Amino acid sequence: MKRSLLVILAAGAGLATVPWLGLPAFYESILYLVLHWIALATSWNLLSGYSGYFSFGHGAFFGIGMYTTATLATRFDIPFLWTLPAAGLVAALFGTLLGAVAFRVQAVRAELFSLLTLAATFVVATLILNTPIDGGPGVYMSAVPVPAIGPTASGTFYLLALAVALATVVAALVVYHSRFGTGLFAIHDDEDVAEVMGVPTFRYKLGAFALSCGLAGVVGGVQALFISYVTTGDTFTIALPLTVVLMAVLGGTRHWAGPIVGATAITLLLYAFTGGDTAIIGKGLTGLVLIVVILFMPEGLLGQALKWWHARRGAGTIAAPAPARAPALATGGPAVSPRPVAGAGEVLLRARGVRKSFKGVQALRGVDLELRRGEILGLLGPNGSGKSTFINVASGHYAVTAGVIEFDGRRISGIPAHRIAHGGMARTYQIPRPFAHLTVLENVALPAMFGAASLDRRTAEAEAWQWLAFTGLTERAGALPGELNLHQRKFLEFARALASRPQVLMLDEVLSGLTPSEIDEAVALIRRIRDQGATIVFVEHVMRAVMALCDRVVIFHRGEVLAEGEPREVMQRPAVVSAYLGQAMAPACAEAADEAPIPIAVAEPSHA
Ligand SMILES: Nc1ncnc2c1ncn2[C@@H]1O[C@H](COP(=O)(O)OP(=O)(O)OP(=O)(O)O)[C@@H](O)[C@H]1O
Repeated sequence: MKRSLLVILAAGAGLATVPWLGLPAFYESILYLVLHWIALATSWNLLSGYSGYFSFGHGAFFGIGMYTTATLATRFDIPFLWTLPAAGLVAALFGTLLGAVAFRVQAVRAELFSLLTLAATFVVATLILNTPIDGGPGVYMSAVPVPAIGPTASGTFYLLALAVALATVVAALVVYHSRFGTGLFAIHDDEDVAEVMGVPTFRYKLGAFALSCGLAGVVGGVQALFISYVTTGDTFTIALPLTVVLMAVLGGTRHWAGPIVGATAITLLLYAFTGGDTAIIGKGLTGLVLIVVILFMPEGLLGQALKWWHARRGAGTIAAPAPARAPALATGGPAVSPRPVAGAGEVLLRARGVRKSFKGVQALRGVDLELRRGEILGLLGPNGSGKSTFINVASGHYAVTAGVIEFDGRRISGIPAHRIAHGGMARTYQIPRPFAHLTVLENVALPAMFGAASLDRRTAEAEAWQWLAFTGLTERAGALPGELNLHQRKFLEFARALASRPQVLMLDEVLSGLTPSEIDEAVALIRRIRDQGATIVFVEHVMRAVMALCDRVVIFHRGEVLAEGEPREVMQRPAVVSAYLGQAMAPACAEAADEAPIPIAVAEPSHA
């Protein structure tokens, strides 16, 4: 990041000399436009590109900035430069209020968020038009003095645009490399999983939205004086957010510098064809370029260029730091000696009367259960009996309808999932849900940063390497999850859950879809995890693995706890045989209960 920052500052210092080069004002105006669009597109990208919440309301925040400056400078005679922070603040405040409502409603995502922000633009325009802020005729600013920053008025506007563009780009760079940015990119890929892994999604989205709106407001403030006549008709148009979106998409939304590339290309292209018939050619060419890029380079010009660059340098193969170059577990990985668990046997998680309904479907009907520190507790039951739902409510993925869940002596039902994760709870998903655009290494480092361990980025990456070695994924560190097979994706789920250093690890059908030898490997891994001191909730249908691993089992049936106790004894109870497995399955049940544990290549765990 330091190198990029230095390049930006050096470029800024060089560009700041332009007004003193004696160029015709015409060139300053073109450069003003380029910088204006760079600032707008980059500020939009801070929320929409990074987190995937596409806003079509950027015109509203830009317009609020324009009218704040216009009103303060013309009605209250406040010096123009002083109005700019106010323009940013008012726009940020409006964005925060809108975001506070929109981000609270889970359904307002994707296109609904876009529509909501677009609607907000028209509401703001109507309010401004029908109040004394504008009142109809618009606001003239020709009497407002232009501050003498540059040698000429056009030079001053150029310098102002440069300053705002630099501030915006630096903000985008800093966020991109920060914990905040990592959280936003995780939200982009899978917001629910990000929250469960400890990312405070509401706060992060709100922060990004406020920053994005505030910067757009300042751009609007500068633009108000530049055009010196502000009207709602010209300000609150659909053209502005559309142009901004297209610029960012053209350059690439997943990189801080993408909007710079897109804004520069489109502004210069349109400018090259101004006037008369050529304007139409310019617009047509821009459209054509966009179509080609969207079709053949969905990651944008910069995204594609970076992809080629990484491919040439050998993508997907990141060199692991020396200590993490451990062989895969399955092939005789690093020995982990069992750790005695402090407080083993005490109740770590307690559920009382937990209910969960989904619009009439009663998935949980008053579940009571206890999880003891250091044990592997199996949750069993037929399909649809509520096992995954229990994991979902315990991890905060869903809110309980009624009842109480306590974890480590604290009530966790009703608190946001990211706070539960901070408390030391981690889970896997039945169908792996990795962050699709993050590498395997980044996927594992993220929960180390945001989960119970709460490590800084560098330490989190070092930790991630260790868990990759532990799960045998070291060689795939630089790959994207889409390049992994099912077995590797399941182990990636393990590695992610472990990287947060949880007290409780909830494994939801991690063995489904694996071959018998992969199951043996996974069972060995789970034993090693428990030997490291974790307490495990194990939802599984593979009976021999349940028998090999679980200290106790709880049988779910139609959303209720039917039985609990020592695995072999519980599996032979008539009520379990008939209600859970069904008569047809009874022999299989008894057989499973009698079956010897599958051979495991590591030491037997110390039972709590
Ligand atoms: N998001 C949801 N919306 C509606 N119904 C749901 C939802 N999640 C679960 N259910 C319902 O709740 C019940 C319990 O489902 P759950 O997934 O918890 O069962 P399960 O025991 O984990 O089953 P399986 O072993 O097949 O994974 C089912 O009837 C299911 O259809």
